[in-house]
Amino acid sequence: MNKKTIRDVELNGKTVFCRVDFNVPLENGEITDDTRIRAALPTIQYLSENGAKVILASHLGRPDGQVKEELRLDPVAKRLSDLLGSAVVKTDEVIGDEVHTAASNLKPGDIMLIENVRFHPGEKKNDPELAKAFADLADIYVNDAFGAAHRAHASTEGVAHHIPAVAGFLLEKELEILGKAMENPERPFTAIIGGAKVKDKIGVIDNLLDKVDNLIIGGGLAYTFIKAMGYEVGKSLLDEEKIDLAKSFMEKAEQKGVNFYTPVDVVVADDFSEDANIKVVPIEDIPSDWEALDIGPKTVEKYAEVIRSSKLVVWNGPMGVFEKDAFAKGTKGIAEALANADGVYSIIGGGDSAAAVEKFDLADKMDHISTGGGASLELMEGKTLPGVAALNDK
Ligand SMILES: Nc1ncnc2c1ncn2[C@@H]1O[C@H](COP(=O)(O)OP(=O)(O)O)[C@@H](O)[C@H]1O
Ligand SMILES: O=C(OP(=O)(O)O)[C@H](O)COP(=O)(O)O
Repeated sequence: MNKKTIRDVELNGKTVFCRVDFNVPLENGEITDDTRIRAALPTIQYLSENGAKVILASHLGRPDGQVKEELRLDPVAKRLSDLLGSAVVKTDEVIGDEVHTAASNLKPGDIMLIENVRFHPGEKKNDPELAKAFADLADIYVNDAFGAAHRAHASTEGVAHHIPAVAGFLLEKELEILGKAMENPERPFTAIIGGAKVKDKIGVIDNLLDKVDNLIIGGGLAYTFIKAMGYEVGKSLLDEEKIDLAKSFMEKAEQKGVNFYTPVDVVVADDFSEDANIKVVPIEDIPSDWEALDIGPKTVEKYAEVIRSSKLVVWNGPMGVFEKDAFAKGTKGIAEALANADGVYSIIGGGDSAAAVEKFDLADKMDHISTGGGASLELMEGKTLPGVAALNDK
């Protein structure tokens, strides 16, 4: 990597503003998967052990510039303290007097965490004043938030223009592993795209079609394609505005000789709950007032076959609402196929996808679990990540 890292700067006695991605899944205020927190520990411990005063910053969810009580970082601070075995000071503000006082009370080695940066309207706008205010807290900026490195926000990009700015170990490791896999990808190369961030993910498909041999679509993303094929999708997740785009991607795939796979059967429910009525239907028969929440068994079998015939598989986004057991079979089936496929290099990307393979106890059977979903997809597309570009060159 041609960017400076925390190994390249003097840390002793310095205050460091370190952006991490602690955007972890929560259920009733409890963290259900702490992969992203654990992944940032090597950097945090290195900073602390080398005498830095550490100010951590992260987003959680998408609160849209407003304070949302359920998205405060208190459970994250608590889990981080437990993992580190030492207390972490947490502020209730993103910036302002409380943060300045807490920062000025830090001693070398101490660690504090400011409140969810997306509570501040300036964060997502990359507001120069907020970026400067973050920079004014510290001597050095460290970016270890690989999962948010595709966002040009105040704490991921703007702040880096004011003080020396370097990468943390997680960011460095992710760029190294993903860069190596993408440099000269082993073929057949298969990408599996699912999840719920339809707007974000549909955008990457265009460029991916120039790179992959097989493209598999699942999760909430699938229904815009199924609709584009002329079928009704009932109450399933759908991005009406992207139907034509979805159609054009399927045409592009055909022209380029890329095998494009969409579900052939799905699990539908008449309500978004565990005790809803549930059935498996072919995609031609999704009832108008039902919602498709998982891929069906025939689809799993087909996708597993494609996985087994591949050499490199990059998977981003669950195949269904895996958090509920009734809709977890598709995601589990794909995770098992990947875990058991011989000679296939597997890269899993994304907070929820990582949580899914953890939940099924298959994480150690994957070759690389990336903490970034959108970020890894944009890297694979060949894009420069703004959070990386803003760091100091070696
Ligand atoms: N068919 C579906 N309908 C609605 N939501 C879905 C569907 N399939 C998957 N999801 C949801 O997608 C979410 C993950 O999406 P996303 O954030 O895009 O993935 P990742 O974090 O891995 O990048 C999960 O919470 C899952 O419940
Ligand atoms: O969860 C994240 O992305 P991912 O779902 O693509 O892995 C990152 O924390 C970025 O979050 P964002 O997509 O709300 O900017």
